[in-house]
Amino acid sequence: MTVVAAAVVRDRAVLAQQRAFPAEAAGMWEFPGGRVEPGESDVDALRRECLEELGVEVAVGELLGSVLLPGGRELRLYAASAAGEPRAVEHLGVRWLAASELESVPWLPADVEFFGAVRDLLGG
Ligand SMILES: Nc1nc2c([nH]c(=O)n2[C@H]2C[C@H](O)[C@@H](COP(=O)(O)OP(=O)(O)OP(=O)(O)O)O2)c(=O)[nH]1
Repeated sequence: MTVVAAAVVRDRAVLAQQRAFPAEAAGMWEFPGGRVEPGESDVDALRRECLEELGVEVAVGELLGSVLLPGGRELRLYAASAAGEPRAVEHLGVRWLAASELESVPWLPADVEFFGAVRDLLGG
């Protein structure tokens, strides 16, 4: 099973969202995204999840990397851009983080593996 996530970039900052649930992940930050449903492409799944979570359409770009999650699921991160102003629909909040601010919030542990690729995407 695959989980896809989007590094939504604007003005040299990436969008992070703060989880509301489950309890063990509440308050932690992540990239928008979720499970790829049967019959969906990664891009379809990301567009659906971003619309549900952020209320905006996204354009999905290159694959930035992938990591294995506990339990054997693969998490794939794609570059993306948003067509409007993202808002927290089902999360506690959203923030735009510059490269130097990435480590200022507590991320889901697997996401830290992507920091190098995200810094490159943000230009430092
Ligand atoms: N969306 C998202 N999930 C992540 C990230 N990092 C990370 O470890 N995960 C994990 C947390 C979850 O175990 C899984 C996907 O969770 P999710 O809650 O977004 O997925 P979902 O809504 O489609 O499905 P569900 O598993 O909650 O029913 O991937 C990330 O940056 N974004």
